[in-house]
Amino acid sequence: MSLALVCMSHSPLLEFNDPPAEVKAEVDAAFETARAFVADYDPTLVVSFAPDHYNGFFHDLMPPFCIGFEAQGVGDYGTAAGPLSVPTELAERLAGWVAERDLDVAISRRMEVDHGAVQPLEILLGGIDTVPTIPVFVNGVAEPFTRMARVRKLGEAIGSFLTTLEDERVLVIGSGGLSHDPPVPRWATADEAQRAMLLDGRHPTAAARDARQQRVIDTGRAFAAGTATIRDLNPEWDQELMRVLASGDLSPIDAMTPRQMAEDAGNSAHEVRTWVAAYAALGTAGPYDVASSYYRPIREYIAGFGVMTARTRA
Ligand SMILES: O=C(O)/C=C/c1cccc(O)c1O
Ligand SMILES: [Fe+2]
Repeated sequence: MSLALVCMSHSPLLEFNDPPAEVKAEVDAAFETARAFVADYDPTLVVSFAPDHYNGFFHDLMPPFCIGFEAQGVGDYGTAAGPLSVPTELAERLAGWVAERDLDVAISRRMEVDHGAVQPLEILLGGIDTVPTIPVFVNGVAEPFTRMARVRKLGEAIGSFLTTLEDERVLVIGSGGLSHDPPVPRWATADEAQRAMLLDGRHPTAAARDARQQRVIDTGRAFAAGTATIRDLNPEWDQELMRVLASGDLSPIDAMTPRQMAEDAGNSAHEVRTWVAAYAALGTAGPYDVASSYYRPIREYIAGFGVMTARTRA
């Protein structure tokens, strides 16, 4: 039983900010390569590991991981709103399998997902309901964070389930930055209004959503102009992590600590947890080969921007 993988940075600024034309062309080419990889594999099932940015999960109840039995896009930053095509019965079986392996994972029968989950589905598969998709939320913004070894174990548990699905061609997706520090509020430093949003800011008014998004768009522009105060991107950190993921031996990742990750690569570098889970899942099907790998630090997108495809060795 083989598996395929795409891991990619997402950025809601793809449609709002413009890097130099040659950089934009590179990113488009990397997406085209990934799309062709996916089309050639022709998946019958997708497992999407994605973070959330206080659109679906809030501090009123923040699990480290959650498997969606039903899910819908919230439509932030112009991404698709509405239901994903979730194979509920299969998602239920997956959650049971994971629970039996001593991992305590939340479930949701009404998961709401944002650009973190939706953007890769749109870019790679042309929409949020074109291929049956089980969404797996991996917390990448709210402290406290689980140890990285736990993320790897989650990926392995999910991968071991996927390898039992003889009749499926399963694509695992990991969505999120590499190094980046977008202005997503954090509880420890948030003011009163921000804390209200972080606590239970579901379904904001259009005006509130616009204001929040405009702040991020403006920060991306200021970052590119050299006037933003957010933490810089860290291409060395990003490329070393991509090297480890490609190597097939993920054990060095267990030593990464949340505090050091934030210090080295910004507060949203925790989104790489999705890549680790996805690669750990892929590894359960045996040795794998990276088919394509793109990287460029792109300040306009506030992202160490990477796109990787990989597949179980034939
Ligand atoms: O506005 C948000 O919630 C997040 C923005 C953002 C910006 C850049 C890279 C990312 O991964 C993001 O989620
Ligand atoms: Fe993000």
